[in-house]
Amino acid sequence: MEQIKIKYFTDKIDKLEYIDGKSDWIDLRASEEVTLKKGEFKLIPLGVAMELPKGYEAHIVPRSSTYKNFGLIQANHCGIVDGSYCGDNDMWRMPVIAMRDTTIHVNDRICQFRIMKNQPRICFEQVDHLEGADRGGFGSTGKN
Ligand SMILES: O=c1ccn([C@H]2C[C@H](O)[C@@H](COP(=O)(O)OP(=O)(O)OP(=O)(O)O)O2)c(=O)[nH]1
Repeated sequence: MEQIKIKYFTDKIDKLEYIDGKSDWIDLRASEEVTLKKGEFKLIPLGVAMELPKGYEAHIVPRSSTYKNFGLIQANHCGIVDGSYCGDNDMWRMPVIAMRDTTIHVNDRICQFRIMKNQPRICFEQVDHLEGADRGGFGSTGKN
């Protein structure tokens, strides 16, 4: 079991819940009411800051129902929360683009996250040629 230190910026949202046996993704909630016009971009405050376990980052994606319920697209497609984003003011936010006029209310569940282990340390070794079998470049397979 991994422990996450969490700070709530408001008592108007439900506490985050890890539901055993359902999904290991954890829903996140809007901590303020946000109204957007069609085509508008805003950051939706999620009302939490966390200190992730050492060696982990978090990935935030929309819920499957987010577009249907709110007409929102997540502007960065997948939000990456670095382990270093762990200070007292490091509130998580969801960048969104509204595809229609919409209002998100306090405590609405709008996205979800999971923690992921950081990738191993890497370094780049520049070479003139690669030894791997050539696949023919982008989009060259799967055509009939
Ligand atoms: O959907 C997101 C994506 C990021 N973050 C926070 C956590 C992350 O650690 C920090 C910075 O994100 P990132 O490094 O992806 O953004 P950047 O555009 O490179 O900005 P920065 O200069 O702050 O690194 O913003 C969120 O709250 N929500």
